Amino acid sequence: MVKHAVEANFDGLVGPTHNYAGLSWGNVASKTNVSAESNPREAALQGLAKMKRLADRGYVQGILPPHERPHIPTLRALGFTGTDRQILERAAKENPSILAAVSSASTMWTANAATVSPSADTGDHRVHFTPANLSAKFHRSIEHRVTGRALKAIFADDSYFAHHPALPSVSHFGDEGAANHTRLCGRYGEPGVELFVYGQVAFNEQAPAPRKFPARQTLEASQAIARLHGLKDQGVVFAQQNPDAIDAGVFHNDVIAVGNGNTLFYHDMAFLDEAQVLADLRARLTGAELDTVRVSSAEVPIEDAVASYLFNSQLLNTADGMMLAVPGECREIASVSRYLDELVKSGGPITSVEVFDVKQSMRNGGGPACLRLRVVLNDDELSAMHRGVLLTDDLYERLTTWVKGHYRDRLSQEDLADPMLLDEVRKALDELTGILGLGSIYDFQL
Ligand SMILES: NCCC[C@H](NC(=O)CCC(=O)O)C(=O)O
Repeated sequence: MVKHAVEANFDGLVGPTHNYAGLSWGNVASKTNVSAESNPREAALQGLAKMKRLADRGYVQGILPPHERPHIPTLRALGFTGTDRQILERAAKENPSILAAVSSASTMWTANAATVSPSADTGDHRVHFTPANLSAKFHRSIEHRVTGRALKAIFADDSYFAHHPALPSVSHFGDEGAANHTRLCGRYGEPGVELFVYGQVAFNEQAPAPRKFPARQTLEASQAIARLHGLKDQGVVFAQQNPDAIDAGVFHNDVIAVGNGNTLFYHDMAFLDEAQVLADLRARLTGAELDTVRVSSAEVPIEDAVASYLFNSQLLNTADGMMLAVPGECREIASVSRYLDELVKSGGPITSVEVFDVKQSMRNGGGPACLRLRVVLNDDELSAMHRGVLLTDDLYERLTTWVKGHYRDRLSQEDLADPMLLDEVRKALDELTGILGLGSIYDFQL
């Protein structure tokens, strides 16, 4: 029997050290805005406003907490010694790039937190979670341990939820989580097809690969996750991303495609072999016909797709179709804005478009879709999870008050060495785990 299930979205709450350090080679926005002054308070409030609007529309909206940054244990592991204050001082003097890396608020992009397979797809009928090792970028490679702790605290009941450690943290198994993973299905509670998109084959140097920018996800990583989650061969498709797209700034598949239900919304440059991907999906999708919305390069050139983040949108079910939740930048780029007007008139599956302002995150290359991790949960699983992280009016009020009480409204690279910032962050996060009822998840709390 098919159980009733929903798609819950867990957004990363933006952390108090949100800043522009230019850490992500291959991510155009991150490089363009390097050293600009950030506004962590505004960033967190923009994220919360997005969550609130979606929660008000009836979507199940959860929160994943930010991590402790700057991360002193990482600096200690790299040989910086002394008190926390001395460590910050030494790192700032000897290698400010390392300090910037361990200070990034990059855990806000929870589409990279983990890959999640719903219980309808897995061998043991539990929801499976594998935190992404994010091994392509140092600042992101330090996320997975605490991410794993947070996921275990939220999805604790092991009769419903299974947690795997991140894959080995080497480039061969580079894994960027749900940003390269889309699930297509009939109803959410039915078995679906999990589409894993990879940038490179690690153990075959002859295979096509990008020339300019790094491919962050390997086929071998995607295959390992499918094995760990107990997915059936007929429920999985592996597809290579078009290397030219990666070289044009599409560092994750979710910058060029998004799927929901039976619908795949994608750009003609998304896949190396588009026809094969569609044929594979059609062959494996049961319970629904695949519906595709293909955007051609003539309608939206790839540069405009990257600049606007058109595809880094949330595609959500509504009463009469699907809504595309797009970043504000989509209305600032003529080709994209024109395309969206046509899209809703086209009679296709996407029937409405709504604009969300997440500019602070966008300036680091993170749109609405980057900010959320999708977890399909049936009614039993939804009751079994820790519900203190689900957004209610009350929690929204408490979190906005918390942000306003603890966050700075400007942050530059020099501020990262400020010992006061570290104290502010720890105080704020200690209070946050209390608000969310998560117990101790941070290193400084253990
Ligand atoms: N899914 C969106 C991820 C964006 C993220 N940006 C960053 O880490 C930029 C941080 C900085 O440059 O300060 C990344 O590239 O992984």
